[in-house]
Amino acid sequence: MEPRIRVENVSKTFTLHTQGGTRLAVMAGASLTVRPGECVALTGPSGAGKSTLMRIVYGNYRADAGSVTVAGTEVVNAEPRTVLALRRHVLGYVSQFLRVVPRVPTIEVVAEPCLAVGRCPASAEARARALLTRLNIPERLWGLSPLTFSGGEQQRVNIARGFAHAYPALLLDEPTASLDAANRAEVLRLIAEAKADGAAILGIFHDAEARAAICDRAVDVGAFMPAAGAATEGAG
Ligand SMILES: Nc1ncnc2c1ncn2[C@@H]1O[C@H](COP(=O)(O)OP(=O)(O)OP(=O)(O)O)[C@@H](O)[C@H]1O
Repeated sequence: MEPRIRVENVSKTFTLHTQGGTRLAVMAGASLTVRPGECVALTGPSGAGKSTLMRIVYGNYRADAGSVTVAGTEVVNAEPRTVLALRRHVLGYVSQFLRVVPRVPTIEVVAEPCLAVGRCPASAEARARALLTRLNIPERLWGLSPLTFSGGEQQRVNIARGFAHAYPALLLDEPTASLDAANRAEVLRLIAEAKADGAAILGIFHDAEARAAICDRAVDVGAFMPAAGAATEGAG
């Protein structure tokens, strides 16, 4: 089966404009693939570039060289509208923190990705209700904005939103961090269901048990760190 996420020879150097234009080479020759139904973990020491690579795949950071394709769409140097369409229909991202518009009720926050892909309101809301129930968000909170929720509640709303639409490709940044055992098990079930539906999943899982339970293999991002000495180039 063709990979659904393909990263080929990606390199990234940050230019620190506020620090004399210092250039920091953080990644060179990064390559990986994720096939439909597969869950691949990004591993490697702190600072190796796991988050950076996820952001490059999502189109938040631009790679300096190389190629990233998601379901055949090139992400590096893509037009913003191409990236937005990809994110709406194909590529989901469960980040560590919930970012929402103030005053929008939780049920709408979770239903929104389904509405955005044209699902009817009743079915989008049914999906949102089912996910909020599974993730143990009490129904009395569904009509309120999640902005005042506890950290753990916000994280579960974020996960519910991320899994509402059955994205063909999914990026997960620490989806089980700081969840209690029951909710953690539920999130692992959601990931397993997405895999069974054919989603290609790329994730960062510091939770080693979760990684062992759900990931088919790991890619060590440490292998893509530029050689020592190349890490900091001169200003310019
Ligand atoms: N926006 C940025 N500007 C400048 N440097 C950055 C930026 N984002 C990341 N870096 C640098 O890139 C390197 C990789 O960072 P990254 O956050 O991707 O690592 P990580 O493997 O996810 O680490 P951790 O496990 O600690 O979260 C670090 O040296 C970091 O300082």
